[in-house]
Amino acid sequence: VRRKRDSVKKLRGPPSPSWLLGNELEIRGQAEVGDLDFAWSREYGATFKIRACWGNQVVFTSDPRALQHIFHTSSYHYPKRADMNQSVRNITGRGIVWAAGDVHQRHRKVMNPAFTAQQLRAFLPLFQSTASRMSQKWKDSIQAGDQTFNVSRWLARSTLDAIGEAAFDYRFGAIDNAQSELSKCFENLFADTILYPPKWDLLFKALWRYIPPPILQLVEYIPTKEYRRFRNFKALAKRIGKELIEQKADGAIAEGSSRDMLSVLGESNTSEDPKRQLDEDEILSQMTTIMLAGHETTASSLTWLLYELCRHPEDQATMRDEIQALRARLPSGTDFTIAHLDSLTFTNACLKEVLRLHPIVPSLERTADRDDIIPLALPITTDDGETLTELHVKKGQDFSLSISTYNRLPSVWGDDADEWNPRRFLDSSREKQISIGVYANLMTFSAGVRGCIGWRFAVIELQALTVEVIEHFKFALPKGVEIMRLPAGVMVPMVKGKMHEGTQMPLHVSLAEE
Ligand code: HEM
Repeated sequence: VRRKRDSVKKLRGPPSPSWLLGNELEIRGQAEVGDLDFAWSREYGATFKIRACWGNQVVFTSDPRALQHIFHTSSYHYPKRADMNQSVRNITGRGIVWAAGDVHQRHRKVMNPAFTAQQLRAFLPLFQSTASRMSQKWKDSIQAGDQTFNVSRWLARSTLDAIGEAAFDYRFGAIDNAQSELSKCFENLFADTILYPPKWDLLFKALWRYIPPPILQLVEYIPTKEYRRFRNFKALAKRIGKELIEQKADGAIAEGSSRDMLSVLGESNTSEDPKRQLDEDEILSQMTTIMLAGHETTASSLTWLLYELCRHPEDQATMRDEIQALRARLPSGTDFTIAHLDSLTFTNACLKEVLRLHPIVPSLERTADRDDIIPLALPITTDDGETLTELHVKKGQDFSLSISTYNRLPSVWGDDADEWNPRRFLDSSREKQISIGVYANLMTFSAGVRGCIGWRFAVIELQALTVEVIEHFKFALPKGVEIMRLPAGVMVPMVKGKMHEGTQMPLHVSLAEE
């Protein structure tokens, strides 16, 4: 009998400091997102082997062809790891991010009509009015003498209000009230829960895949801070979701567009077609998912954009000039349209560049559900000197797929891939690359059947917010403040030496001369 080949044994990789914890403690304990990923990729190439807890071997890759194979070509054959998925369930319940296989297909079918390009373009005026309400608050603060704000908190309040109105026709009131129940529940949610986990939790979670689901679900009741904060968030979001559904049924919420998310979800509850049905708990979980995925991500990306623009004031000025020049060409009082926003070449290049350099979700975990051969664009050399152009893997093989490393591959982005350089997106002579991501060929929104459903929503919202704040304000890093990119599952900003203060991006904000 021919034994099946398994290339994983032959892969090189960093030494594992412990059998019990493998490289897991180093990875989760990195001072900043990507430190180890980038160093290891430089040493071992785009594909190598790391160790997880209990001696488990994980293939780490940022290889473009491998990512294309795993996310696109293989459709549902690389499901999320069972333990990671339970963590998702702890936060958002049985929504679309948690759902797998056929169940995921059903969720996606229900949700797709709320995310068509046409539907999302119609949200632009809403994004603009939300941005301008926030900017008015900033002007008031500056006039009152307060010039240093935690912009990440403000942006999260603004995007929370926008998702509330866009998805549910409902104003959470987060811009007007910093104490709103939902915004308070989001504060430091990831920093308090996923950042720097204790060893017991790493070892415990690595065993989750062996626990039958009905028993595993009980982990959400573990009485420590991580589990409690997620439980409280989920309970609050579902309670709000239920109230919104009831208000809609009573006619208290105006009929918006017939395809808005709440209507789409409402239809799924009464649909005759089993492929388009969601039960009540799935609907509430979906609303919880949208409340979370639909605002923090966009707000964080913009936070990092403002940070980079502080570090590159000349780019900040170029962007402002571009926006103000367009404004000067329009009759006064007219708002920018989607076509106007898309015409801001330099501004859009900066948006792509920040999504490249600071992907909010830095990596994704997957498992092969069958034996497979994975093609590689960047061949690797094994310990015994063999060159591999493909990987033979066995069913059950775990993968760590590094978005942040792919987004910085010199072979894809050029030799200056580690640096901020928006002009790379203006260079039309760049070679054609293996097609992966939905936007600018980045992996930031993931890809394939489980790629981000909200990427267009995010891009339009980012454009609207960026234009509003850069047109009216100037940003600078306060003296002595060093910002860090903390690995809290998602990437969060904190101030070096002030981590006890939690997630923040304090920037000095002043009025731009009109
Ligand atoms: C810059 C902003 C955003 C980034 C970087 C981002 C990134 C991602 C990534 C990496 C995934 C894949 C997660 C996984 O496989 O576990 C994802 C999925 C998802 N995102 Fe986004 N996202 C953004 C904005 C949004 C917005 C605005 C919405 C909703 C309005 C949204 C809704 C979702 C949903 C529902 C999924 C699950 C899709 C599925 O499993 O089918 N995202 N996003």
